[in-house]
Amino acid sequence: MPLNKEIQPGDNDELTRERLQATFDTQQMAAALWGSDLARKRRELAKKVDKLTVLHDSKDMSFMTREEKLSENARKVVQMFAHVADIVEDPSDDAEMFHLSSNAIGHEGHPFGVHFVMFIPALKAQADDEQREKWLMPALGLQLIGTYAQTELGHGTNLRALETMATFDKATDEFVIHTPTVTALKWWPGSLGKSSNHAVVSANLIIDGKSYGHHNFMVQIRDENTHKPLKGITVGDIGPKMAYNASDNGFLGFDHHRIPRRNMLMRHAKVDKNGVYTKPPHAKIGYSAMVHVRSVMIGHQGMFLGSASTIAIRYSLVRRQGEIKEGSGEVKILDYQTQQHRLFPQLARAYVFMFAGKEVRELYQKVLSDMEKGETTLLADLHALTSGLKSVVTHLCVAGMEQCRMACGGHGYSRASGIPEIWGVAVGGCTYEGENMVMLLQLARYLMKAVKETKKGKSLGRLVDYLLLPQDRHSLIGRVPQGEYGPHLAAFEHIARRQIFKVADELTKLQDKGMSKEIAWQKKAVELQRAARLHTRFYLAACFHRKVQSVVDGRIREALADLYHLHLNYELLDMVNYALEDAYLKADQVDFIREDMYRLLETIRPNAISLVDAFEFSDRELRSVLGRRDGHVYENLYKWAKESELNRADVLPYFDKYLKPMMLAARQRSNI
Ligand SMILES: CC(C)(COP(=O)(O)OP(=O)(O)OC[C@H]1O[C@@H](n2cnc3c(N)ncnc32)[C@H](O)[C@@H]1OP(=O)(O)O)[C@@H](O)C(=O)NCCC(=O)NCCSC(=O)CCCCCCCCCCCCCCC(=O)O
Ligand SMILES: Cc1cc2nc3c(=O)[nH]c(=O)nc-3n(C[C@H](O)[C@H](O)[C@H](O)COP(=O)(O)OP(=O)(O)OC[C@H]3O[C@@H](n4cnc5c(N)ncnc54)[C@H](O)[C@@H]3O)c2cc1C
Repeated sequence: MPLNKEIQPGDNDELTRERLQATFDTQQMAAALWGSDLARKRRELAKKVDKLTVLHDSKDMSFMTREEKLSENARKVVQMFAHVADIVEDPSDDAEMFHLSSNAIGHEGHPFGVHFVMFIPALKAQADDEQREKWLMPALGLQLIGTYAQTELGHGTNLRALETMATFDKATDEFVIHTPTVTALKWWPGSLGKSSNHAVVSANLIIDGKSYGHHNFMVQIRDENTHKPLKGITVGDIGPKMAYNASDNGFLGFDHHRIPRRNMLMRHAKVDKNGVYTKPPHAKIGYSAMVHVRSVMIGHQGMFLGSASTIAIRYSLVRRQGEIKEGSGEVKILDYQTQQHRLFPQLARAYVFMFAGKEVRELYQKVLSDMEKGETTLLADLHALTSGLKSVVTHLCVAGMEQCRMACGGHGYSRASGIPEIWGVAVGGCTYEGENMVMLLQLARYLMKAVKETKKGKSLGRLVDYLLLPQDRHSLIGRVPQGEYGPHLAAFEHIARRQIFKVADELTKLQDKGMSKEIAWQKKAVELQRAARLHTRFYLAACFHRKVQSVVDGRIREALADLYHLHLNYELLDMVNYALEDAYLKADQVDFIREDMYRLLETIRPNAISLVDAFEFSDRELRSVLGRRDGHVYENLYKWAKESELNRADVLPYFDKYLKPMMLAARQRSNI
């Protein structure tokens, strides 16, 4: 069977020649990335969206105002739901729906942005059966639009300091929702400003003057017909952001707004009509919607980095600049070693983030079904894993996307490249769903507990089993036959374990000297977040290893293994100081890693375009002139620029108003 190499009539010849060099079938690689069923569904879905012009952008969003963007994406999302049954096989499949949304709507946000990603997951996990009937069904049926209103103007991280109050009024069997101060205004919830009519609101539960901490409440905020805010509710948009500007992130205040008692989400924690409170089976079960988003973010961020890598690598095969050998003609910029070193490690990261995203979703589904039965044992493990992954993956994605942007030179800075918008959305991920540093410290808490267990000869969980293993003094990198990468993975494990034990010992020493646990933690916070990062980077490398091992097809496994080995080398060099500190690695071994990395850049080079083609991002989804599949970049850049609103007339009014009078006056002065 011939290998599928994604060649189409009308393609730029340069790209066709590149594609013909591939050593593997791109559709099979797509199956390894997405799973064969989803890869097929994605392909079919993209073709259907291509045919449905109502789902197409009416013009490039870069040339729109915020209000036009909101309106455009509201139009498309409505059309998307109207045609959903003809396009997707299973509308309850989040991955298929995300792909549809990426194709039709893009990543700038839309009125249902938080509805599906948080509002519905919060209802699924926290509403009891009767409440599900009342809100989940209408929410799934698009009879209402919901958001998740937790963060306040004054507090986002420290949830215990949230100020919004939900005071139980026994006499009327109601809660009184109130915003006591300006800092208590809800601030940031997506699609709240102008679109949503319902919100899951986090507020302090107060019964007979006693506070029980924050809980989630269903609050209708706008009239379902007029869409006007209900009495006692103030709501609006918080203004433009770095990106994601088709989303109306909003503010929300309550003036003694009353809701029925049964609007508190009561699957786990409960309040009866006499004001008797029942505790949930796990104190943090109400945080499940956050854990859900953290778990989906990993794969999404991988896709964002995959998109940026696709754009930069395709463009680097079209762009020629300078000569390597004088007189032999200008080369494709991807032929420069520096360009390969800039881009291929980002491509490898995109792959592993997508693999990790899949693993973590499987764990989330398991925890969710356990929670349904009141079983919460794995919740802490999941929280620790997602906290670390969310932070490391968003951070590396953003750094990687910036490399992709710079690798496109000047054109990367243009919105025509498509990178600025996806970068802007991805960088939001460093902040939303828990600020990265804060979440790393959550994982560090778990790791410190794991050390305590390890010292008793036990493991806190599967993810930290490696802490029980003895430390090797020296690495075997470069001391085993060429092509064996076991020692590389062992090096990740070594530096994570060493940093975890080192900081645990330092904490103990400070406490032994009489310092409180909290102050000792502060003194070692930077080292603690380092331990969390190293643990997560080991998890990612091990996940890549598991994936390569699981691939059956030899050609796919070989191409994936090249990326995996590059990942091991590149990431180890990025963290090499940790391995040098205890002389685990020697200078010659570092040189060995570098040389092997350069070798791998050359090995990967002929497969580069097919490795990005394998993501199977459609042109519609990429929204990038530079990353076009057919490679016809220059003529389309010119076409795109002509669409700029500034080109609507040769002379714009500001010239006559300001510049012309100034220049005339200057000329007159010089004539005097
Ligand atoms: C965790 C906190 C930092 C601290 O919480 P507490 O103060 O309650 O902690 P304590 O000190 O009391 O207890 C610590 C203890 O609890 C354990 N813990 C904490 N959390 C959990 C948990 N979730 N599960 C289990 N256990 C938990 C912890 O391990 C400790 O245990 P030990 O004591 O045993 O050590 C908390 O304050 C916190 O989480 N803060 C962060 C707040 C946050 O994350 N807010 C999120 C707000 S919502 C939001 O940001 C939404 C963003 C959505 C944006 C969507 C954009 C989408 C972009 C496009 C991509 C997707 C596309 C989607 C579809 C489409 O649009 O098409
Ligand atoms: C695009 C976007 C969409 C959002 N969507 C929603 C939404 O739909 N619903 C919603 O409720 N919220 C939403 N948010 C809010 C978001 O969840 C919060 O902004 C986020 O959790 C961070 O909280 P913060 O803003 O209070 O940051 P802060 O906590 O004020 O962070 C500022 C700095 O303080 C540091 N810091 C804070 N606490 C600690 C600590 N304990 N230890 C060490 N350092 C600390 C942080 O590391 C950071 O450097 C959104 C935010 C963005 C950007």
